[in-house]
Amino acid sequence: MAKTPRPTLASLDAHPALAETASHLFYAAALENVPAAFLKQALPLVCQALGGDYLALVKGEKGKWRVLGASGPERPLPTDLLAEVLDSDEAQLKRQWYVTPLSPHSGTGELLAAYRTWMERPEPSDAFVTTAGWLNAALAAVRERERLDQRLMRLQAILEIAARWQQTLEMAPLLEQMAATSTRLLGSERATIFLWDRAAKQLIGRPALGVQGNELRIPDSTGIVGQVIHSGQPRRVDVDVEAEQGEVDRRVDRQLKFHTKSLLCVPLRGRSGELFGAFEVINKIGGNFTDIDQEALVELAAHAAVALENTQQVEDLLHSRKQITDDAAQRVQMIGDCPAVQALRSTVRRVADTDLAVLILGENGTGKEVVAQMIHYGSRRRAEPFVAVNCAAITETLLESELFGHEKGAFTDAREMRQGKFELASKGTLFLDEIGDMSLAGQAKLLRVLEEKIVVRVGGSTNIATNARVLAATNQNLADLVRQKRFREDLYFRLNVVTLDMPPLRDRGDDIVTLAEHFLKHFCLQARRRIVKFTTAAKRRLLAHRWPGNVRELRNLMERLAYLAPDDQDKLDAPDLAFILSPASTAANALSLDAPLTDATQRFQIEYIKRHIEACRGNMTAAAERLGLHRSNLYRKMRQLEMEVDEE
Ligand SMILES: Nc1ncnc2c1ncn2[C@@H]1O[C@H](COP(=O)(O)OP(=O)(O)OP(=O)(O)O)[C@@H](O)[C@H]1O
Repeated sequence: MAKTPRPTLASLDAHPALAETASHLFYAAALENVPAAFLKQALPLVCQALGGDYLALVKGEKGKWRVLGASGPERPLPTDLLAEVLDSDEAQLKRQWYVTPLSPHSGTGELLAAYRTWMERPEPSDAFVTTAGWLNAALAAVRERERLDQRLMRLQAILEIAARWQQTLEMAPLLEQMAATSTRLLGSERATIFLWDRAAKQLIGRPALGVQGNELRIPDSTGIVGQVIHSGQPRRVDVDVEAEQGEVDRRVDRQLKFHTKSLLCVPLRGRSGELFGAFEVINKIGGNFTDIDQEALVELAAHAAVALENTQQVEDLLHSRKQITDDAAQRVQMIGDCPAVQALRSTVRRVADTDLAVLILGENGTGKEVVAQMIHYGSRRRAEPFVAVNCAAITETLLESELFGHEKGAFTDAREMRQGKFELASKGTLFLDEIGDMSLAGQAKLLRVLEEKIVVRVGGSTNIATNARVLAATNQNLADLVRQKRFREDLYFRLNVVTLDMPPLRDRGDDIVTLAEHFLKHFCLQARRRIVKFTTAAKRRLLAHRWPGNVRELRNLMERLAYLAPDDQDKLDAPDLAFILSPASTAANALSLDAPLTDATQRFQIEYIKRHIEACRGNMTAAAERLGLHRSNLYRKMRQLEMEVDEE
């Protein structure tokens, strides 16, 4: 066997006959950026120039020889000679085979092997080594361009993912986009993202083509993905590597009706570094996954993990928001079956999912706000805010800032910018309660906003669009107020596209019992006591009572019953109701008979309000509820009675 001196890249001058081959080689290299395609053109050129019958570029990997490209009719490789050249890193000739390292001392393990049926000269040809050097240089240029191309593609794909993430708020489409992008980027047949359900010790793989629900569930100890999850390290399985192929879980293949030949899997880690899944690409087209692929997938997985975490958070938020909305919608219900309530319910159903303005009229505590909420939750705005404003409770000077917001420093107390109710309810519903109490100046501003659908914060100049649906309510006769010029006619017509009249409690017939039972059950549950029921006599007693219009009052009485009825009692009879249905007289008895009626009434009212506030331990909202009043009306009443008012 002849040994050659270490081959060097000779100049073209030394081999003028090969100059044309060299120029073709570099021309092909300039046009190609896929090494396999380049070799397909380059190897026949080299083979022909050297007068060979067969030429192969081979790579020694894990004790096997892989042919990267070849020219001429295939023949068995001289594996012993290849091994010797690999060890010696020197060109060698053996019978008709001539083998040289493609790039000596590079450690790439790539050898160029040529076979010739006849040998002109027995010693190794300098021309062969020189041509191998040119091939190496040209191939290196192609590979470098491929690397840069791949890097560019990878960066584009990552940008694509990041951009899509911003728009994709749902998990399933996001996973599908990621799988599609990585499949394209890494030249694989498939990709799957596994999310780890630690509690269930399962890996949930999506997308899983061919599996019902596009979702694959496997134990977290299974196969290569299981190993990645537990070691936190990337894993690669190459084509035909028997020992490692044994690690591929073929049960998963069977489920997916797919045959895994090669595989690359990297862990997915959250922002705080915890492992929450794995990203897997399967079957590299035309070979094995490379170090570059692994590097790309690791990079991709880092971005994917952030996107997945964010989407998960958004999904969780949307889910809990939906749950909260559903809960709230379920809690808002109009109890009762009397014809007036049935008609009301049917109108509410018809107007709910429109954007019509609705004016709700009715006495205090008849359920105007309940109806407004039913309209909101029955509309497509249900997941957006329902914002209620009591126009009577806000002083005229504050009304504008309350409704439209204010900029920082707009007035003395405006220490921070504050959004107004119109902005807060922008996609939802704005309920303007006690609209009849709004000043004429306030009405003018409200009308402008309703017409232009634009608000400007107090002290600001930016137009802020608002799409809030406005529902208004009042216990006053608005038409009368219009006649008295205390309410703008144009605003009246704008708010009053549909009118809903709330029936007073006294006109609701048997609904009184239905409502009483409903509230009693509600408060028994709240008080965590056994549920009490009315006897027939008690129901008759309830119906015989002269109820005012106010449902709130009935509700408050039922609250007292639920808390005051003895614990061991599960039936309430007529006498049990006597103490709440007969007018309280203690305060009145305590009054002397020498005061004029107006003074006595005033004293009674003061005493009565005081007792309720005491009973509620100073909680004004609760005290107002008990008194059948709105909190703001209670304050107004107290000021009128010259009582001390502790306003926050
Ligand atoms: N039909 C009904 N079904 C269930 N609850 C009702 C009904 N009507 C009124 N209520 C209850 O009565 C109370 C008063 O209702 P709401 O606040 O909606 O009345 P309102 O007419 O808006 O009162 P106000 O005039 O004081 O603003 C609430 O606790 C509400 O839950």
